[in-house]
Amino acid sequence: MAVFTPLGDAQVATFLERFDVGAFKALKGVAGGTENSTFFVTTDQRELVLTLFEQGEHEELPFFVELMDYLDEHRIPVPGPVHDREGTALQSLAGKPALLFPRMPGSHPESPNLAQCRALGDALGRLHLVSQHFPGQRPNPRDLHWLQAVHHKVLGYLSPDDQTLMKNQVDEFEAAFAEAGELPCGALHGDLFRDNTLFEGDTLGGIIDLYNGCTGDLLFDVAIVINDWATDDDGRLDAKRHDAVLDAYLARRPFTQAERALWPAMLRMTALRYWLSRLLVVYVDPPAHDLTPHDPERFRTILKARIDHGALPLPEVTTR
Ligand SMILES: Nc1ncnc2c1ncn2[C@@H]1O[C@H](COP(=O)(O)OP(=O)(O)O)[C@@H](O)[C@H]1O
Ligand SMILES: N[C@@H](CCOP(=O)(O)O)C(=O)O
Repeated sequence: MAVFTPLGDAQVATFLERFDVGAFKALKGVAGGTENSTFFVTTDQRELVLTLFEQGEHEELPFFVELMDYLDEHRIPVPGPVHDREGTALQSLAGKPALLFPRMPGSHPESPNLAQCRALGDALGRLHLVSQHFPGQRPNPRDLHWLQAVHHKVLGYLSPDDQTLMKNQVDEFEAAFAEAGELPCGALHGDLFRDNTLFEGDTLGGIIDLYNGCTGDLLFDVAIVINDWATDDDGRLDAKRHDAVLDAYLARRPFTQAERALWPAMLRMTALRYWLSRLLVVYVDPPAHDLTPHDPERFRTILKARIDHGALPLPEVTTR
């Protein structure tokens, strides 16, 4: 479930009056989602999404609004928040911070085809081209410093072999990052899984859920995408999907030498990032709501596969 704060029709109808979006017709709670209350809202003019922010860092919401506004202005397919007649996006409803969005078309691709992988790679490449000039700052909260600082919290819940695996990998990342030097930076989506995209057929309808958005190494985003979009059930990379995403991405933004050198370690690091964050949810900081946590084992399997089989060769670059 993902309606933690119920809303009534009259309440939403009154809320909509401050926007130029037409008159209220219907309200429907959205079942998906894990953190916020999400509603589909229909007016006599358009389809909208209303989000109430239930948890997390509310003081960071202005950053997310600024990021979504910026990407929307640069024609990246994200839902640009609807601003009210006074120009304000961030509102309050039922005592919670609230944002209104255009409803993007499509559904989440469970098993993306190659055209969808190319569309996603292209969109992420374009996103990273413009995001290097984004003026906002929110240091990546799940970067190497975070791994170093918090991985000890879960060690006691792991087998001796997994403890060694986790500690050794964190040490290896430290050495690899120190050797790699400067990487291209900009704003990141930070969590670009398949279920944060919407597709209508092969067309990317939207990239949603930018609440892990931050600024940092662009390569971090690319590695998250490959680990989710181009990985088989056994954790191994699927060469066709891998090449489809990266062909399209690299045509927009070729990797630097430092990125190429760090790529295998970044694939492992982002796998460990999710292994760790999911372990923290299961053992250390369970969610307030009764939700089934994501399976940490999936990312342990991916990490092991990246260690055992390495990265695949990066496609040759043909820039657009
Ligand atoms: N702008 C949007 N357009 C269409 N559907 C959306 C939009 N925003 C959210 N959704 C739908 O609502 C669901 C939950 O939204 P999400 O932001 O992922 O919530 P949570 O942060 O709680 O996981 C998504 O999986 C998607 O189906
Ligand atoms: N999509 C993630 C959850 C978001 O990560 P978090 O670090 O903000 O908890 C997942 O699949 O685990």
